[in-house]
Amino acid sequence: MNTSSGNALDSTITQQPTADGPFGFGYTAAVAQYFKDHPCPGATGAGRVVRVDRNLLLVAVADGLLHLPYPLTGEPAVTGDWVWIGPNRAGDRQILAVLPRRSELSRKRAFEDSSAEQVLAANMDTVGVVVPVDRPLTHNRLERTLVAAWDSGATPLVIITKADLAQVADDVVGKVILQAAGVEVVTTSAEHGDGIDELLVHIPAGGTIVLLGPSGAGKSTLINSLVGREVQHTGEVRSGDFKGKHTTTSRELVPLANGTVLMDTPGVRGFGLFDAEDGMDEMFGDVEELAARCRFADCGHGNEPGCAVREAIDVGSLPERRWQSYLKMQREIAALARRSDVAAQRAYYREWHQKVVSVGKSQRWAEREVAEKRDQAGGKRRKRTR
Ligand SMILES: Nc1nc2c(ncn2[C@@H]2O[C@H](COP(=O)(O)OP(=O)(O)OP(=O)(O)O)[C@@H](O)[C@H]2O)c(=O)[nH]1
Ligand SMILES: [Zn+2]
Repeated sequence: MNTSSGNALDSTITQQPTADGPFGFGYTAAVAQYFKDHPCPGATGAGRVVRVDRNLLLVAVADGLLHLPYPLTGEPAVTGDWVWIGPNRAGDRQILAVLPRRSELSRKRAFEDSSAEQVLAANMDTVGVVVPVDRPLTHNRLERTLVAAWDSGATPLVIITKADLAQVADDVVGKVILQAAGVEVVTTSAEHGDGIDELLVHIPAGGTIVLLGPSGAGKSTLINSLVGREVQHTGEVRSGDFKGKHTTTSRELVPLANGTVLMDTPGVRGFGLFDAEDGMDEMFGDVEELAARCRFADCGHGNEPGCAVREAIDVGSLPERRWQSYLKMQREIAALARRSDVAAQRAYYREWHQKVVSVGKSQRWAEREVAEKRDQAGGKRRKRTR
């Protein structure tokens, strides 16, 4: 089943779960059902990975937080993962299995070799793309980030920050709405506390949101407003006095009063896309490097002489499928830039999203299932890299 559109995570927080689970951490009726759909022999309860520590996982369960070792088989768990909990031989609780992810943020997601992909966080419903008004919008960066956000399986939401800086705000807001191509846009000012409630309305009840944005965009400040206390040190604090303000910088899930779960995962916040010169570089840096080495600057990478891309494909150093992914991403972005009709964009995005969800995800899951079966059959234990 694939329900990564976010809305599918139904709002009802039932008090009669099929498996005991951590309610404050997004354990909704829909999630309970998801556990039911993915049964695990010997499991006695549901949990969610709140934080990844070096040797242990901090896992929220129905009756609190547990520090548990990594499960012995399968992929390493990441922040946001739903896990089955059950007793080990000694009767202590352990993680028995990680449920298939509904969404995930990962680096190198478009690479041919999916094992090279590093998953950073899982099961977010909303990807908040944070855009501050106090700096110019870089061409295409927002679109590219949105494409990546859609590709995660979650629903993007553009969050404009620092709207109190009025002299520049209107201009930027207008441009963002155009560039966001049908994705919902909320305008906030953490300074004045504006837009925070509206922001929460855009997240499905019990849903999980992760914020992505460039350094200084106001993510920490926004997080503090959402949580209602200091959980992050902000730029201001960092440059001055840390004392008393800096409480945590570790990656974790933070339950908010209204049932929303904030995924504050520092490694994810920049997500490469923003910090790189250009989002495309991060995902397809090697491809762009190759293309730059073609004899002709305007090489179409078809039959031109001296085409470095074709050569790489021919000798097998650039997998054909990866090249196709690159072309596809380019086409999507070009199409987005051309569209100006909001309704059309919305329809386009929905369709695209559906496509990504139904084809991409099920493929990845199918691959994962095959890998799991293989692991089980061979009784192999994959080595942990952390
Ligand atoms: N005027 C105004 N300034 C803001 C607002 N939100 C954040 N800022 C300022 O913007 C600066 C950067 O904010 P942060 O919250 O640290 O930004 P960040 O995105 O967490 O940055 P990194 O931690 O580097 O990723 C700080 O000086 C904040 O005080 C706002 O709503 N209005
Ligand atoms: Zn070429």
